[in-house]
Amino acid sequence: NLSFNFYAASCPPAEFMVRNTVRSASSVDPTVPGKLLRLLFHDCFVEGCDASVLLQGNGTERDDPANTSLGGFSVMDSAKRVLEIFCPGTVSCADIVALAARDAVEMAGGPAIQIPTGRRDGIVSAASNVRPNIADTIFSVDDMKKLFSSKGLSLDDLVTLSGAHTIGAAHCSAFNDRFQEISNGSLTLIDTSLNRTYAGELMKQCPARASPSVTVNNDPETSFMFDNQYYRNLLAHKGLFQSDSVLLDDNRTRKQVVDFANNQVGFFESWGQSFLKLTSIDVKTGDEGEIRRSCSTTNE
Ligand code: HEM
Ligand SMILES: [Ca+2]
Ligand SMILES: [Ca+2]
Repeated sequence: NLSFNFYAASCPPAEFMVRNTVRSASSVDPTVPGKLLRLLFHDCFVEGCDASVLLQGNGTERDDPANTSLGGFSVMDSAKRVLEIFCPGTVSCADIVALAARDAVEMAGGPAIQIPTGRRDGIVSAASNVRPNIADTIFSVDDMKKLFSSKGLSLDDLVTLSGAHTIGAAHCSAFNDRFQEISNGSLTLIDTSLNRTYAGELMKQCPARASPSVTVNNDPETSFMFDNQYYRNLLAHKGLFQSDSVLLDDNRTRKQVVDFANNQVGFFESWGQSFLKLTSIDVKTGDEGEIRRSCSTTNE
């Protein structure tokens, strides 16, 4: 089982070292917190929270197109490098992923959360496992409910954890199915659940022939602040992904969206609980898996 302060005896400064690495990386590059938070989601939903998402090579999770826009790998490597100097072979990459995401949220202004540690690193990482376990933006509330419940997460957890989209950014391809090209380079809105002014801004930032590297902030108002603005955006019909907008349109999720839009404290409290569940999905403990020496390869 996981436990609080798992490294108290074996590596007392472990959490402090991860935090410092996240802090210095975020101060150089403000896009780091969003990347670290999404990395955790994509790790925990595929093979559990076991750092399978960090393994490099042909046919690994990182190799799947759904994961090519992930980032934050170099932050994981720096944290691991420091930890291997002070506590060789002791701190798992899986714990580093979870702790770094936790710290990223706090550094962006979100709630401070204590999370248990003791996760072990997985050996398996297969690209074919990614698509069946990661939500797509075209998912309905039912699709997402099914996926989340297969991970032990509820509809409440879905609404709460979607609040992660209060920070970070997205590539145009992640939402341009909400528009349609009508003539050379000119777009029109086909998804009427979107605010027209907001849709106009998005079409300007992501014209039909936009470079594939262009990104747009998930939260048009406070993109670097972890706050409840995501839910306010939903009420204003400014959810970036279709999978965000549907949370307002569905009777089962609307009330919680309205509550969080009006009550940041309530959102932060729920976040703490749902984040704890997210970071505990299918964890490997005891003598399962291994403690990797390098986060991008298994020890063999
Ligand atoms: C439930 C359904 C979800 C869908 C369909 C979804 C989809 C997406 C997509 C398409 C992107 C843009 C990726 C890109 O183009 O670079 C994105 C970004 C992001 N997602 Fe989600 N997501 C979901 C849930 C979550 C959850 C549960 C979390 C974390 C708890 C999360 C955290 C993030 C973050 C932080 C970003 C910004 C990444 C960055 O700045 O690089 N998402 N999501
Ligand atoms: Ca994993
Ligand atoms: Ca925000």
